[in-house]
Amino acid sequence: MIASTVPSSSKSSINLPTYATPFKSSFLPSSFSVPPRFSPSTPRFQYLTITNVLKTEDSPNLSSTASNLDSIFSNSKPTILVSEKLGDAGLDLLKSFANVDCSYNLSPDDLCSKISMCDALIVRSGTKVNRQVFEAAKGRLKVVGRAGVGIDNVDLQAATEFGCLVVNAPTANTIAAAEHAIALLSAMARNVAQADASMKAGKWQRNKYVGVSMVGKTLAIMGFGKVGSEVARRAKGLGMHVVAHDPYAPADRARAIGVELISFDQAISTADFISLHMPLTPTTSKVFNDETFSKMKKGVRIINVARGGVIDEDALLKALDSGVVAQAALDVFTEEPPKDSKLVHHENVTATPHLGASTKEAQEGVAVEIAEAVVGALQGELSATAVNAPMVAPEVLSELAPYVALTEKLGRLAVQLVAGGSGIKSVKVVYRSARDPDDLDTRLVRAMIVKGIIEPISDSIINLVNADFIAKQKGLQISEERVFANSSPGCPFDSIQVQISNVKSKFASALSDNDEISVEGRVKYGTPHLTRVGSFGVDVSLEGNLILCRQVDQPGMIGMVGGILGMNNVNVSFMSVGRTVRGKKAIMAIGVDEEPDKSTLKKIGDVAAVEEFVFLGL
Ligand SMILES: NC(=O)c1ccc[n+]([C@@H]2O[C@H](COP(=O)([O-])OP(=O)(O)OC[C@H]3O[C@@H](n4cnc5c(N)ncnc54)[C@H](O)[C@@H]3O)[C@@H](O)[C@H]2O)c1
Ligand SMILES: O=C(O)[C@H](O)COP(=O)(O)O
Repeated sequence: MIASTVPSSSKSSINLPTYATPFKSSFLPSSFSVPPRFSPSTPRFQYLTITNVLKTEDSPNLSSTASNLDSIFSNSKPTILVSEKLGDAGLDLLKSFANVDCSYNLSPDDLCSKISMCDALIVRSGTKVNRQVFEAAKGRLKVVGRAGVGIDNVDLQAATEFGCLVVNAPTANTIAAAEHAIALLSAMARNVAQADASMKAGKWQRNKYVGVSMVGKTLAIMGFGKVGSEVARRAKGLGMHVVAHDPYAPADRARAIGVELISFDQAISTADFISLHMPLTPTTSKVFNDETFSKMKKGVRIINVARGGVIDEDALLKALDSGVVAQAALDVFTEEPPKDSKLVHHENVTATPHLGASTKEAQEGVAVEIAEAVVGALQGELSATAVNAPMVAPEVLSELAPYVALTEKLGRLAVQLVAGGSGIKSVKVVYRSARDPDDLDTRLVRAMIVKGIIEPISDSIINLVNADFIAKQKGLQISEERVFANSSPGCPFDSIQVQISNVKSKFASALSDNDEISVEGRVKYGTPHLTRVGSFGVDVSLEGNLILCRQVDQPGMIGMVGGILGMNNVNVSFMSVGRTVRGKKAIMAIGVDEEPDKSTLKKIGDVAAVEEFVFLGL
């Protein structure tokens, strides 16, 4: 067994090929590059949307809603709402692909009323993208792009439930944030802001603003990720002794920078300076509180360039008043902008208005990084910076393309074979493959099977983002089994079989010996083929529609049924006959371009040797 309802193969890292592209971000590490967004050769999958995202004006939700955006942008491009200031290079990239509406400082109500006209939304930390926004989007919003790292202002659970991809720009502002932390550290240690304010007030207070030195002091980095590591490098250059706490950071990375990873309590109790660089999560919320301040060295200095919410601000105020914390330098606040904050006005606090990412270079980099990710996602690519969907490398996508089509069709076929009234509870997918299980990424094809099964019988729109969630919500258990096939490992799958158990079938011949509805397919010459129905082998290309017909195995059946279809203007695209024993039962799988009308289907049913038949739309 591979897995049940959870990804069977999760790639911990992806290895994207290098492409020459005018939009390649120079802010990415040199070993990391992004695929071209506009090259016709880039594999495109509508993994994200089932309906064509570009034909937004066809959406029934929209036709009845007269909107400003739709009347302004009455063309077939997607619409992207940018709700906070974004760098020009990113905006230019977006505008070359989409209608771009830059509306800054929207109220929550205004955001909700605009959002149903938008395919993508790009935000920074100032826009709250909560459940109401996804509800108001009425299914049109496909991507939320966070132009920065922290995604604590986006309700990821709601995004996933609504099938909306969330992408961020995790690399372009790292240096800016680290530099700001160092700027705050030095400014705080030497009272730069306070002394400057005093001089501007006409004073010359040399004795009042005696600072503390940094060299030889211990700096504890709390959260040793991208920003934390860069702060560590710079602090070591200042001659500081740097320790770090991060439950998930690899020790070898810390060692390479000359930083010791230690426990939370050890870090906060030994440090002279503490710099915060962990994300805001339920675990880190208010992790700096009365109890933790009481464990700190008296006179400690704190820098927060991460998120305001990791500190209990009332507790920090008390610690500053009591002198446990000598000084704090804060770039981020629980509420932004902070209202009547005693902290901001405290004489031992240096405050900046969330400026960590605000350098020209970082903002241009972030804008390009997020624009590339959003445009790519709207074009159906899987993003390397997806926050709520598995990352799939372009080369993996490329080879999975025909299997994506195959599995959606197998799912659609299988569900149409279920007799009305049967509740589908469990689906098993059997992959025959010559590949090592670790080289078999089934997340995308599994999502397409869920889509094929659920979409025809519900109003859910399924994509890679929400497939597992919706399957679970509908009580559908998807299990996966991998069977070794003695075939070429060059192809990811030899065959894929979809089995639905504990249901009745409207076409009894689709039941396997184990009484499950069973359909199997393969990719042949790049196109999906149906190769088995129940225990009957067939071979028919999965395009158009399909008639499955079981008859007595006798001469003339193909001509007879084909004749009925031809006489009634139904074009047969493929036909295949499979039987178990000569002269007993056989099934015909007939591909048809048009849907036969009822009287034509009745004529097929009236053929004496035909025992059962079913029409299936693909
Ligand atoms: N002020 C700004 O403008 C600004 C700019 C950039 C980043 N940030 C914020 O800084 C934070 C870090 O950004 P990053 O790019 O380094 O992210 P990152 O994901 O690279 O690093 C975060 C690190 O925190 C660690 N972590 C998670 N939980 C922890 C815990 N309980 N205790 C200690 N460590 C924990 C993670 O393992 C990870 O290594 C984010 O919250 C981000 O939003 C702020
Ligand atoms: O998480 C981040 O990337 C920073 O906090 C930057 O936020 P901003 O985009 O609002 O400046």
